[in-house]
Amino acid sequence: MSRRIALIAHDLKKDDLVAFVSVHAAFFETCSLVATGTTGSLVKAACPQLDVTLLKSGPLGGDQQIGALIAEGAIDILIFFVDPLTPMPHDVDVKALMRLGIVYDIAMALNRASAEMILRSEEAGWNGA
Ligand SMILES: O=C(CO)COP(=O)(O)O
Repeated sequence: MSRRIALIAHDLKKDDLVAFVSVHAAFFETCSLVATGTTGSLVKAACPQLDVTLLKSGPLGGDQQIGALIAEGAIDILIFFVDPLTPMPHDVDVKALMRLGIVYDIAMALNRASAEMILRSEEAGWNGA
């Protein structure tokens, strides 16, 4: 089964996430992708070949939608490029999303270095077994 991956980036990290997805576009083409609204739109613009399901923007509930998908067992990997230096009006949603990623023990990368390591494992064919 193809990997179900959620993509999110805070505003100052969006360029970095788009660059990351572009580099690994061939792998992401094999995945089922969901993203918060703005992040997903930017990913689609940069990589039109990717089929990305767009949810609401993070501050309008997108983080919570992804949290709900995690709770339902519908996400295998969360790639969330977090900006730790900017206050967010929806900080509680961000924390709740990370908490569910831990509760349900999914692979979760909160920065590019960790995301690269997860992708390296995935691209090498490791399936988490
Ligand atoms: O705010 C976000 C994550 O907390 C991301 O939402 P957008 O992708 O809509 O900017």
